[in-house]
Amino acid sequence: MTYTLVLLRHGESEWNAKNLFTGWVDVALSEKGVGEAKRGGELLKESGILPDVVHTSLLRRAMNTANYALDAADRLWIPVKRDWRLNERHYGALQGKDKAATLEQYGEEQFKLWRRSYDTPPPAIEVGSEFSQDADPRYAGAPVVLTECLKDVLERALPYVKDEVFGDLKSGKTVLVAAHGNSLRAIVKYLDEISDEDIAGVNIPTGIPLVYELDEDFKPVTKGGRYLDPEAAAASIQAVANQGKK
Ligand SMILES: O=C(O)[C@@H](CO)OP(=O)(O)O
Repeated sequence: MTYTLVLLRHGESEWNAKNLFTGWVDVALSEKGVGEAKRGGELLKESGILPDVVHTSLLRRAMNTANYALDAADRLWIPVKRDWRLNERHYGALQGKDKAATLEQYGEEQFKLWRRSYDTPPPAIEVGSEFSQDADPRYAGAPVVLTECLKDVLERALPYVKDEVFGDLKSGKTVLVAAHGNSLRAIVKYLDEISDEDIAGVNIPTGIPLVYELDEDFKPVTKGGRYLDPEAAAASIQAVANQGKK
């Protein structure tokens, strides 16, 4: 008896296309991203992996990706649960900044540290500034977040995954989690027991379902799970890794 968990990073967003640090800024999917989301749903349908419930962040790129994918899989009717704890990593003062310009200004080492280290957060964003979410009503009741490293993301996402996602899996449901590059990196780090060092080299492609079969202890039967389109996943992973480079 195994549980089926599907992780889906949103399709390309308008700010992915522009190469800007995004974090909690609530940008839309690009046209390409909508296509990726629909293709993700077709892949689910073709492989017969049909979610019974979907969990998303509070950001429209993830919510819309889930909707496009589920529509394509003819599962738009399933229950939806949304929580800020599945949000992208808050990118602090880097939100809204160009990745290539940041790399040039601060150099490769600092850029990599901010982007992929496990426990070094970027500088905090200024309260009340253009790309801060400190007064956004959707986060009322949640702690005010001004920056996060991946460790922070893991610490807020994991309790949600253990309670809500594993809870749904336990009741026999196939679960889809539609989220973000870095919140999914945190989940994958936990599932695959990836070290703090090695997680720096892990990137998640946009719009390609990653399927994990989990045993009764919620350990992956196959480490790393499997992408439903491995070739496209490999190409997209490389593209994500290269962001910032000209
Ligand atoms: O900008 C962001 O919020 C993330 C995801 O798009 O970027 P990165 O892959 O550089 O962490």
